[in-house]
Amino acid sequence: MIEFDTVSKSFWTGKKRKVILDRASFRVEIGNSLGILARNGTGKTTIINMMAGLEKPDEGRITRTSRISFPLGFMGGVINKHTATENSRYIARLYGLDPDYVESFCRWLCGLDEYFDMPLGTYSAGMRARFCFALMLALEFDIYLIDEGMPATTDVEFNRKAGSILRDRLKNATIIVVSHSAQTLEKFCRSAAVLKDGQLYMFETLEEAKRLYDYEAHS
Ligand SMILES: Nc1ncnc2c1ncn2[C@@H]1O[C@H](COP(=O)(O)OP(=O)(O)OP(=O)(O)O)[C@@H](O)[C@H]1O
Repeated sequence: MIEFDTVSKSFWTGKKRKVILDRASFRVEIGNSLGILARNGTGKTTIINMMAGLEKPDEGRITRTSRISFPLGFMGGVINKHTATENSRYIARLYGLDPDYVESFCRWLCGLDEYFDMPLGTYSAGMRARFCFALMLALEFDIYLIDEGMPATTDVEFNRKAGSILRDRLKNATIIVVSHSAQTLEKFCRSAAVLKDGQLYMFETLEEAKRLYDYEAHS
């Protein structure tokens, strides 16, 4: 479970205060995957980062009672001067997992060949994305956080392998996806919410959420 209790978050832009959440309260239970619809720039990444614990609220409380992933595609947890072998073994220890398993899983999934033993700083953006994505799939979570759908890499073989592992994982896991597009949410979610004016409006179905979202777009 993850719960926001009267959470506020805003940024000072130098001219005005940009409000992301204004004393918002909501709860996501295990087993009830949630899609959040929000326009670009309204705070999708900020909310996902707050759920992950990467960003703190200004006020209010966020309670997590499950294993919550870092946002899918997040690349902040790895160290550039270290190799993929070193990074994967280090992260495995942090999560209390078997380093041999996490290293071999990532080595198999990434297809980086000899680069797996080179520092991440020598990787292309696509290679880094593949490694970070593989690392997340090597760890098991109760709730997966996804910002704007699947991070697409151009490596067809990787996308096929990673996509099938993720689909399998999602059969038992709960996911929270934020997106500006209802189409992205359709694939994953049972219930849906709309982020608007600092509040998260929760709905039983995506159809209901879309009605508010579309109404806003045309009003
Ligand atoms: N550290 C910060 N300082 C000031 N403003 C910020 C900061 N982080 C985010 N913002 C602003 O807060 C708003 C929400 O940002 P966020 O990245 O969460 O939006 P988003 O909905 O994910 O956007 P996009 O769809 O464009 O990725 C934006 O206007 C952004 O400029």
